[in-house]
Amino acid sequence: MSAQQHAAVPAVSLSWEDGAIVTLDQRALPFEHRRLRMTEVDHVVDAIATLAVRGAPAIGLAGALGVALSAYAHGDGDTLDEAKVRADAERLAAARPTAVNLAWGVGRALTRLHEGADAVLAEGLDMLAEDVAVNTAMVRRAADLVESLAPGRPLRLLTHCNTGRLATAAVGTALGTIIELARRGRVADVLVDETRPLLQGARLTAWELGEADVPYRVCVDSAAAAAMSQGLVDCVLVGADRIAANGDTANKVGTYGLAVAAARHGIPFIVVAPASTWDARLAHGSQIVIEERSPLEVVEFAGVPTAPEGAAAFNPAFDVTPHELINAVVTEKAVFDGGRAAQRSCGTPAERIAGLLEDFPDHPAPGVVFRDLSRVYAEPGLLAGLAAQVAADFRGAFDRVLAVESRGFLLGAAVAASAGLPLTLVRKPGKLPGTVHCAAYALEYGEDRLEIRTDAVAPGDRVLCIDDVLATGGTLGAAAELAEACGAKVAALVVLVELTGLGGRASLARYPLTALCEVPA
Ligand SMILES: CSC[C@@H](O)[C@@H](O)C(=O)COP(=O)(O)O
Repeated sequence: MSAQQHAAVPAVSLSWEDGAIVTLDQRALPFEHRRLRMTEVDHVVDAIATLAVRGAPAIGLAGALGVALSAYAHGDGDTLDEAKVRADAERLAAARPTAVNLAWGVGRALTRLHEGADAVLAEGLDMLAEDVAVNTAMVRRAADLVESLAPGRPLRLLTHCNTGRLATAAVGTALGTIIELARRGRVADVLVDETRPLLQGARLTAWELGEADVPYRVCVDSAAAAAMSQGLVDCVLVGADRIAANGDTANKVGTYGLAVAAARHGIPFIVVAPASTWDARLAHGSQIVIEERSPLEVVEFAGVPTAPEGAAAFNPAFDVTPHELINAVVTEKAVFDGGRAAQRSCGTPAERIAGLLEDFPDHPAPGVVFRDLSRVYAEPGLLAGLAAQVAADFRGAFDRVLAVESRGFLLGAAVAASAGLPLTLVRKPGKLPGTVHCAAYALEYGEDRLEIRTDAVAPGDRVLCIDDVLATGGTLGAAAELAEACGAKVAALVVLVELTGLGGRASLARYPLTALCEVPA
């Protein structure tokens, strides 16, 4: 490993240059800009273990590029000693146990090992580029959420550890969000927990905020609860090292205490982390391995003793915040509810729906992705809230709800109940008694028909046609046609989810259309 003082600060935290991984040594910041050039796997393992490279996404990327170093070291262009690379990969993945991103990055690089060293490197470089894109999307989403929670006034934010560009390829996660909010002119003050014992907050976060020209104050970790009790904090934003399937979140030690204090004072507590930080194999946070680091980090500071000689120390590097203390976890893909009671109002309705949607590829036919809404319906109060919103938005503009079988019945019935207006069911063929109008339409996977009783709608009624998902527009178009066949007027079409890019909205352009949530098809 070679060091050079006061080199230019790279815009991207990690890069591959002439067969070496190059980064800024985070141990030396902010006082020295020391460039670190790693040419061997041992360098990478040491850099990760000693926190020269640190932050969950950054160590995942360094791990992946470390596998590339190993692949070049154990290959001669034509052949490659896979066993040796895999042994190196194990050492890399074990350098720090808590952040799942490390094993994830190493594992992903290994998936290209059979193609040779160049392919492993290409995968690592792809991951670097992806991390920048992922973080950019994530911080926008998180900043939108924070703005929606505290609209209209400059915010006082609090953060812990360092979750900025240094901890990722670029942009950062929670700190990236703070910087994005500042860019939007929404930040009055940032309280930066110094983050004992290694001071990632005081050294690194303060440095990044200074670089970005964002106003901040460093505080000792134990001042955070006092700041909350004095009304100095509008929102707490932190990153994550591993998130269990239930949302329990491991992050730098001290995060749990912040979450307890935030809950005590009703302050939103938001985790910002890429989807790669979720570890769906773990049901809950108690299964996360917490790294214990040297007692010397606690009983000494910069080599100077701060406790009696021989004092024992407890030095867990991370703690686990139970999901019920978290309002929301924001990834590049969605906003997930944490579990805190107050979180029911967390996120816009569209964000809440998007966060609860589940994709099932090849259902009900190969090539079709089924968007399952079960979790939207299962979320207590959500459907009722959405229905109330629709009823209010169209108050006075409709006389009746027309709900389309089958999942359109759910929102449709709820809107009719909320508005106190009649409900008419548009059904699949053969279900309705009496005389019916019938309309055929094309599906993504075949053809179908819908029916309505000829006497179900009074001529001249203004109807709100409601369904769950808008894809190509066939179903809703048929429902509207049926309403018109009865002599009714279509006041508007309403769906829970619009899959954009399938032409549905354009095919229904003659009707007003409201989608409560839009997601790409
Ligand atoms: C985007 S970084 C997220 C986390 O990795 C960060 O909050 C953290 O806890 C880092 O711990 P560290 O020990 O400094 O690597």
